[in-house]
Order: sequence, then C-alpha cells, then structure tokens
Amino acid sequence: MNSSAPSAAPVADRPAGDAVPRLALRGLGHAYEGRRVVDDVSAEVAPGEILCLLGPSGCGKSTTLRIAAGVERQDRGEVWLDGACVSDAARHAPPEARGVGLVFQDFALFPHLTVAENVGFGIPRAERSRAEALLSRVGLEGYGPKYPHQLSGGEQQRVALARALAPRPRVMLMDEPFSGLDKRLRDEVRDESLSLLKAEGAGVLLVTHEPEEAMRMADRIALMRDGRIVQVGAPYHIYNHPADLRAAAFFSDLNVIRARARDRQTETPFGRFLTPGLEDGAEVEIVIRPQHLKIDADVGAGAPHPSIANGLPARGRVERARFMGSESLIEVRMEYDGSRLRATVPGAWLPQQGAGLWLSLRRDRCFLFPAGGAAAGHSAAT
Ligand SMILES: Nc1ncnc2c1ncn2[C@@H]1O[C@H](COP(=O)(O)OP(=O)(O)OP(=O)(O)O)[C@@H](O)[C@H]1O
Repeated sequence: MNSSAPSAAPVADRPAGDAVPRLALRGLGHAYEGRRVVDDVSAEVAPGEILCLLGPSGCGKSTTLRIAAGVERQDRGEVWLDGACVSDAARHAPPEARGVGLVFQDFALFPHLTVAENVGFGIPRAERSRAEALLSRVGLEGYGPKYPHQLSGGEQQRVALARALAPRPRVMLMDEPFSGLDKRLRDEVRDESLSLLKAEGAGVLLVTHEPEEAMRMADRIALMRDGRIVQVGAPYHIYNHPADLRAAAFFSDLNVIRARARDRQTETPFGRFLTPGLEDGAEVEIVIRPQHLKIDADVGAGAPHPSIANGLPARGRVERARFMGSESLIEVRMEYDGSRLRATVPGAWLPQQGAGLWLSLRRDRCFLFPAGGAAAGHSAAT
C-alpha cells in the first residue's frame, strides 16, 4: 500500500525500486446527477508499465480515465503526473496542458488533413519521419497521402492510435483502443503499439471490459466494480487469487459447491475443507473453474482412490457433452444432490451422454469464500 494515499481503497503496489510513477490517481471520486460512479479510486502507473482498468459495463472505468485526462473533473481526490499534481480541489490543468496521449472510443481525425498530416500534427518538423514509421507499425504503410474519409472505421482508428503515439507521450490513456479491429489485426496492432510505449518508458492506463484482453496486455490489472477498485495485481495473481466470488466469476465460468462450516471445517461430497475464521453454521462457497475438475470414467470398478491433491471423488452422469475445438465442455448431473457441474477437458475426448463419471476437485485450484462475503483464501483438504 502507498502510505501517502489518503484513501483506504486498494492501491496499486509499485514495482520495487521504481522511480516516481508516471501517473498517480489518489482517492478519486465522481458523481453524475447525485449518483457516485467513481468512488475512492487510487492507482499508480510506473514508467514502462501497462495498467488495465477492467470491469463490467458501467462500473466507472471510462470516467476514471476521463478524469486522468482532465476532460472530466473529479469532486474528490488528486491526479499526479510525473510527481506533479495536475488536479485537486484547488487546481485543474486542462487536457492540452497535461501532455498525455489519448486514445478514446470517440476519436476524431482532422478531416481536411491527410493521414500523414494527422499523425504529424503537433510534433516538431524534424521528427515527421516518425509519422511514416508509426503508420507502418499500425499496418498502414503508404496511407500517408490519403484523407480520413477514404479510410474504413478500423483504419481511421489506427491513424488515431499512430497520432497519439507520435509525440512520445509519457503517459498514454486508452479507452478500448483496439475494439474496432478484427482479431488478427487487433493482436498485431496491440502488440506493436504497446511494445513501443513500453520501450519509450511511457505509463499506460488502458480501459477494457474483456478479461482475456486485459490478461494478455496488462502488467497489472485493476479490477473495478460499482465505481471502486476491488483488486489490483498481476494477471496471474488476480486469476489465481480472486478477492471474492464475483472477481473469480469475471474471468471464467465457475462451479460453486455450497456447504456449512462446523468446527472450522466443512464437509462436502468431495471431502472436507478447512474454514479458518468462520463461525459454526456459516454458509461457505467452494468455487472451482471448469478446467480444474478431475474426471475419471466410471468403468464399474468402484470409486477411484481419494488423494490429498484431489480429495474424494463424487459420482455423476454426463448430461451433455459438447466439442468446442481445443476443448470439450461436459455437463455432469451429480448423484449426491442432482446439481450440475461443468468440466472442460482437452477436445480430443468426448464422453457419451448418460455415461457415468467420477469427478473430483483439484484442491490447489479451489477457492473458498464465505457466502456473500469476502475471501477466506484458498482452502485445504483435511
Ligand atoms: N455524462 C454522463 N452523465 C450521466 N451519467 C453518466 C455520464 N457518463 C457516464 N455516466 C454513467 O456513469 C456510470 C459509469 O460510466 P462509465 O462510462 O465510466 O463506465 P464504464 O465502466 O466505462 O462502462 P463501459 O464499459 O460501458 O464504457 C454509468 O452508469 C454511466 O451511465
């Protein structure tokens, strides 16, 4: 946690030994028509770092970005760029005075300027050759003499991206910058532009609502919900140590097994789990992603042996099995209570409908949460 931040909300931990953050947001708040849409948001972006603001539609990501850019003014908190406060209760530098690069969804090119002139706008004449190099980076080599109206929407979007990159901004603020591009182009343009920004030491704050895209791009992800940052960390950390059930569910389909705590543990058809800190009778949710169930075919030889790694197997029948290319999705009706669990397996295997299976839970991949509350951390078999 950053001790200088006035807020109690999660603050992006800065990588050790790093310099002054390129961008720091401290305790930001904003309300529209009396409704708080940004609530105590704090985050820092280091030089060469990409921080993704990730969250469902309407959670306040774009508003946070617009506050950082200066096009919206917060009613609480501060915006700092390279160690200087550019906006707080007393001052508010306008966007053009902040020297940050902006790639917003509603980008607008100058219609009367060519593509090359658009990209070269606002950079010194001596650096104009950079415009052509950037156009080739975004896959628009040779487009310099064209005018915006001669381009498709996706091409215009890439010109806007090149234009934002041209002045070598120290901070780049991007709102769904690659959303209009088809997949192949998106991967290429995204990797090219982000690696350039990193190489130049820019700090990038990028908004997306797509978890896979965030995991692919981000050094760290700040997960937002209802105007607040609920968790900050490296993609691996956020995926494998979600703060709560909703944070876990944002990244994939989930199986949830409900049980009750007693004597600091809980009994389930898959064996016992520890429930440290939970009162007797508290409802707990054991959560596991479909790819982390272990499946054994029921060949009539009884249950597979229980193990420390996978607990007890429980029996069910295949209700539906679907081949989906690289994997198959199997829905299993469980014998113990008629509930349905979902498992994914490599696509080569597709069991018959009605076939008997034994399912067990990979214990190191289970999360245990008190029902409707905060995380109790990973559970462990007893
Ligand atoms: N100018 C505005 N006036 C009133 N309400 C607004 C305004 N702009 C945004 N809002 C509301 O504020 C909330 C947050 O909006 P914001 O655009 O920041 O969300 P978001 O997380 O970026 O969503 P999305 O992914 O859909 O773009 C939403 O409920 C939105 O309807």
